[in-house]
Amino acid sequence: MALASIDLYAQAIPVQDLLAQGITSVPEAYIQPHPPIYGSQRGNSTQIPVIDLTLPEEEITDTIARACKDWGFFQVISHGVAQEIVDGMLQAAKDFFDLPMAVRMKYFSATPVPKTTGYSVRFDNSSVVDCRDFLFQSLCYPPSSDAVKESCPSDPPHYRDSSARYCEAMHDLGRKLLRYVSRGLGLESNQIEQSLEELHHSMLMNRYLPCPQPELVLALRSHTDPNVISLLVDNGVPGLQVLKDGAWITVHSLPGAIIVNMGDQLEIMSNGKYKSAEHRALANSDSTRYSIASFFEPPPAGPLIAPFPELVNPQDESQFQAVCYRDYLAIFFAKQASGKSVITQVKK
Ligand SMILES: O=C(O)CCC(=O)C(=O)O
Ligand SMILES: [Fe+2]
Repeated sequence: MALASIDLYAQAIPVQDLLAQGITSVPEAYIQPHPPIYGSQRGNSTQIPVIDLTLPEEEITDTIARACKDWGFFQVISHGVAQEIVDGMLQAAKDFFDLPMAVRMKYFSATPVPKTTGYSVRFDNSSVVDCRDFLFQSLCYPPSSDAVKESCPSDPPHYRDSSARYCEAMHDLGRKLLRYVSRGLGLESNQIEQSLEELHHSMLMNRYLPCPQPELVLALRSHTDPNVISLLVDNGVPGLQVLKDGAWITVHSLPGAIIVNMGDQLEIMSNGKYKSAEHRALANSDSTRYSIASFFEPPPAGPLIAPFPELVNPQDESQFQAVCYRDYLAIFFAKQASGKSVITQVKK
């Protein structure tokens, strides 16, 4: 039975508490029309590439370029972000989700466009709800600015400090990776960042509670990220899957590694040389999974994003229409994004 979207909000919020109390079957609103364990699955031997950021720069540039072409996903090690900073952010996220529902609901946000800071269970009106709740921080950089401070919830009290330290470190890493990606495309190191005019940075904390019937639901449905690149950490509980050559690969990241994936804006800017990879998260019945995604993106009202002229030539004609990020996000949130459905809207 199709439920009105407002009912889904009303249902899904208390269901998060029911999950926390250990219900034995999932409500209908979460049940996927097709079992999520579909398509071929590869064993654990196939893994996203691992890139050591202490290797010589040329080697890093080449390995990242290959990973971007082959996977759209990779993981970085020896990345310079202290584990203590990552653990502090994961703890702050956990402490937020452990707050009583009434406190979390002080931060409830039902309108993702334009992206607003807030707590919710869903980001659009899709007819099936993902089995997660999330806290979105719309502005992360520079952490000392009033706008960023206002973007942080004031509960738990240590959230703001943990977020400031984490976002500072992830911002440096995100910029560094963009320089490698830029060079790998044959562009100047700073060309991607310069073309954005200002590098916007937001963050999404996901909580996936144990689910009594994980085979019927998705923790997070298949999508591509709309932004330029994303950096992801989790609490070590597996769940993330990447679609590669038609098969879902479960990501087993190395301890302390940070996962990196290409978003739709990079696919557009690279004129399709790099693809934004489809990914999703599976639920499980045993352990709570937390993940934190840092999104690097154009400023919403920023420049038009289009393929770099250097990457367009008679053999590689421009594949995409120029688009402003705010308009792109409007499509993302309106279209019940799934798989690669959003980027196809701006294909020529
Ligand atoms: O939880 C995960 O591993 C994936 C999260 C994700 O894809 C997202 O927040 O966009
Ligand atoms: Fe994602």
